[in-house]
Amino acid sequence: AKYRVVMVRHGESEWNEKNLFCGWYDADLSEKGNKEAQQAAETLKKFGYKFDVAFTSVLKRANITLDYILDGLGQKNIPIQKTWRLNERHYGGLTGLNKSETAAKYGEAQVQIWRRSFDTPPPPMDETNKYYKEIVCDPRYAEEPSKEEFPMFESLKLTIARTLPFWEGKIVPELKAGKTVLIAAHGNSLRGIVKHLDCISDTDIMGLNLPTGIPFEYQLDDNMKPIVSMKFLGD
Ligand SMILES: CC(=O)Oc1ccccc1S(=O)(=O)Nc1cc2c(c(O)c1O)C(=O)c1ccccc1C2=O
Repeated sequence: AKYRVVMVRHGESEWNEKNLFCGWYDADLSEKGNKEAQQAAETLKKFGYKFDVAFTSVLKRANITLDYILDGLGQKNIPIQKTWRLNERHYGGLTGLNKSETAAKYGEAQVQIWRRSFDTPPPPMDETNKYYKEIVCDPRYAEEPSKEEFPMFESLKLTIARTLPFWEGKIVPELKAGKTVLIAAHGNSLRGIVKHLDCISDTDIMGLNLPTGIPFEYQLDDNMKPIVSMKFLGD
């Protein structure tokens, strides 16, 4: 059997545009990001994709990207599952900082360590962070994650560790039921799925920067091993 899943990283956000660490802050798409999402819809329409179910994070930059795509395909009526487990990596106390603020606060050497590290987390977000309340008290997190699971920071390793249980537990069963699946999510949550599917090393996955707004397809065999791996669908 051949299972098909298409993944797309959301279009550029207003914070990407300003080079701010975004993470769990619920930034909007930039104008460019909107256009990228519309282009993704055109591309998927051209290839004639028909999706049965879609998955996305609880952050609007991914939700709006998904909406543009499903609207463009005329498939807005398919079931959509939103989950915090597909959220972007949580950048902790760096949330909202730009390059110079980060270097000024923590030093260039520490920045370089963080950039190159798979399991060194950023400092935790605490109540002094401007976005603490807005994120921690957001009603969309009322049910989950639990108080114990609610991240205040994430390394890439920790991000992948909370994304994969959703892939295994919620997405794989839909694929096995013969559904064609669409996932609209974020650079680091998609890295987790891709790393798992292609058995990519901790070092190599850090070198993989998925482009915004360009869908890519996996075709998987009965053991969920890729027959077709990360096939980008160009316009
Ligand atoms: C392209 C760019 O300006 O990236 C930014 C944005 C905001 C702050 C620092 C920078 S940077 O130029 O130092 N580059 C830069 C800096 C960083 C990262 C990263 O991937 C990166 O590209 C991380 O993944 C990262 C992850 C976890 C903690 C810190 C960093 C980090 O400090």
